[in-house]
Amino acid sequence: MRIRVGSRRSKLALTQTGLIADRLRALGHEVKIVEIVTEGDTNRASLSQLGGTGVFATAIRNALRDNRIDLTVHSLKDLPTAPAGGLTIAAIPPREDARDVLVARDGLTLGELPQGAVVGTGSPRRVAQLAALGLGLTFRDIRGNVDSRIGLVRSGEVDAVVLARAGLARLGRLDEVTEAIDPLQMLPAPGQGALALEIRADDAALHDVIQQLDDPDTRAAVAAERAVLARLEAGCSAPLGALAEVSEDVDGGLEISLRAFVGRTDGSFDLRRSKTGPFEDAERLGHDVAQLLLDDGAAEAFASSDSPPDPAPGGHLPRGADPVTDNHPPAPRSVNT
Ligand SMILES: NCc1[nH]cc(CCC(=O)O)c1CC(=O)O
Repeated sequence: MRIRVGSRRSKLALTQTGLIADRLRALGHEVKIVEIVTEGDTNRASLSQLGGTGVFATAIRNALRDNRIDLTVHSLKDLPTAPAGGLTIAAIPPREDARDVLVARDGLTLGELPQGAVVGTGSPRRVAQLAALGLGLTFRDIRGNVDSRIGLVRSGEVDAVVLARAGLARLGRLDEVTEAIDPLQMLPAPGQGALALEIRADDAALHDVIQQLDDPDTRAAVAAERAVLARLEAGCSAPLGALAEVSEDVDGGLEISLRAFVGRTDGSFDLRRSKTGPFEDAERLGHDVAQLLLDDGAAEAFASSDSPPDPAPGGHLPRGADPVTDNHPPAPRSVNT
């Protein structure tokens, strides 16, 4: 089959697309890669000003709908939880190691960074979890691709950056890592390390081909993680981490263990909850863990840090409600990085 695969132009996107293209060529298909420029690539403004999580996906999804391409390879963690009309995720291949890693000067680990050390990251999730560790770190909001973020450490602008291990692995840059951060200290973004292969929903022939690359364990794990995100995302911009792992239960069946974190970026509030459930009920497990977080005040993480905590019991904001008061600039919407 002839398959046109659309990719963003970034080195990471092209590398990820290339890995899938190689798999498809090995199965005997003819693959052409089509580069697509997205608003997120051309507009250097802060992602939060660009209006959210979908900036990278929208242009590519339009190319799919317009029949200019047949397939695209997303980083699942950058994909909004809302379904995309007319499209379907035909496969989620086996996930890379989902952890975040530290790239620090002089080979330092998190525990070795001195008080006041500057960690560069634009991710509220990473800031909130590092702040919760109480190491006296300070944070600088940085943007840019993997190369430029590592470059800030090399040039001495920051003492360290935190990146997804999966991206470095795919780019062949694991030698830069000074510590793989234990999920007990930092939970990754929902879907981190996983790819999502999206096609037109009516492309049955291509679905049969792509579906061969699907990994049911990864699909279930990320379904659980993204269900937490979907349940908590109702009008919020909470720094959220989630990690699900599939293992055998005592009867030789499969179960999923899910851990999740929400917190504030100033370290004034942090909360972790976890639960294990049957493999078949991944999404329910995600909703259950979200509810555990909400029951214990997760809404406090949704409010901006200098406004009073939401006093409502259970505090769940209605869908579409904006937790930001008039005195504050809009909170960043792109939180799941
Ligand atoms: N937010 C950007 C982004 N989207 C996916 C990855 C890494 C690859 C992956 O998680 O699968 C990265 C870089 C990073 O967070 O360090």
